[in-house]
Amino acid sequence: MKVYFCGSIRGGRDDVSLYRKIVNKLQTFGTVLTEHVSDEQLSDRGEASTAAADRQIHDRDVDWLRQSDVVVAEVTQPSLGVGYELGRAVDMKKKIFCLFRPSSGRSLSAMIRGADDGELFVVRDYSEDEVENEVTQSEQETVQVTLKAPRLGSEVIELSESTMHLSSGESTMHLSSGESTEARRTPPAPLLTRRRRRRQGGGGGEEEDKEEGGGGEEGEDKEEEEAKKKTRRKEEAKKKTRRKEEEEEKKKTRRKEEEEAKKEKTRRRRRRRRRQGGRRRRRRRRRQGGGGGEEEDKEEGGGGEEGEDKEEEEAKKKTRRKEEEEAKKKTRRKEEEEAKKKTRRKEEAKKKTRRRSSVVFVSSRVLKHASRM
Ligand SMILES: O=c1[nH]c(=O)n([C@H]2C[C@H](O)[C@@H](COP(=O)(O)O)O2)cc1CO
Repeated sequence: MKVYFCGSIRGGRDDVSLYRKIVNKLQTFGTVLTEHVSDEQLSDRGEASTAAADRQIHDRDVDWLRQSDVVVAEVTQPSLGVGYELGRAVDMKKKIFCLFRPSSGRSLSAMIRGADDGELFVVRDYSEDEVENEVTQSEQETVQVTLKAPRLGSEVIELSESTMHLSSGESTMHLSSGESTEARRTPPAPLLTRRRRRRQGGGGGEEEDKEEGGGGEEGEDKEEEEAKKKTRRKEEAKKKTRRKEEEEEKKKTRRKEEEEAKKEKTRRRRRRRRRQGGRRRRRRRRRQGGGGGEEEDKEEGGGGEEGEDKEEEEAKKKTRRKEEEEAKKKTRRKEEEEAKKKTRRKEEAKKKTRRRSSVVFVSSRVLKHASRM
């Protein structure tokens, strides 16, 4: 079975992924001559750009068209080339099946929709989901999805020997019933579905096992193991990150505690130094002039931080008291000196007055004596 698939190239490559799916499907029925149309690497420049190359493309494609048993065209993306191919295919009296997606918002050319005769030329409106479903269902249950093409004509185009066929009698076009190439690429789901079918009593047996690549249940077990390993790895990775975070937090708290301890140590050292300085001073004083005696010894013997603080306070009080006493003494001395000075001044003043009165007395005596003479 040779299938000629038409899809837009220079008209735009927006639907290329969809072409891929359709071609994958068609390849399960036979040979797709124009597989390159669904090549996602092929850009809207086409296979070549020179005029000579274009001629070669044209001639090759027309030749393939002649060879083909059926023409399937995805006609949603407008394309001059696809239009031309369909026109030539009509002329060659080929079986043509056109697929159009109304969800695209486009309106299919009247020259295509209007060509639908229900026999050789069939236009089918479809949604992308149908192709998707086709793929996913084939992956899950390998169930056929039929794209109904009513009034397909009397000639039956066999696309394969199984249930898949373009059928006129049933007015249906079965695009799939076996697994797609896409499904083959992703083995896990089909493997499961085949097994399920086997359990349910579906045939296939040895053939299916061969298709699976001889893996069967072993393959399935391996997959399950792989999945379990993956989840284990993920969980382990999560645990590791959690552990790291916890360790980081612990380190932070440790660092803080250590810093606090260091600060506390430095505070204690300073206190000790202050105390030691105070003791030395006291001892010096004692040596110099005695005193302090028992009290100071008691202070020195006081233990603990509270004791230390009290000692400091006591020492401060003492120094204050001493300073006050000193100040008082000074003021007293000054006052006494002042008082002494005052008394001295008074006494001097008295002496002076005494001297004057005696002079006056003496002078009056002299005057008296003189008057007598
Ligand atoms: O490089 C090419 N190769 C090729 O096979 N074709 C054929 C196949 C496509 O179904 C159709 C696309 O036409 P167009 O490029 O006008 O969209 O023409 C078209 C081109 C480029 O026009």
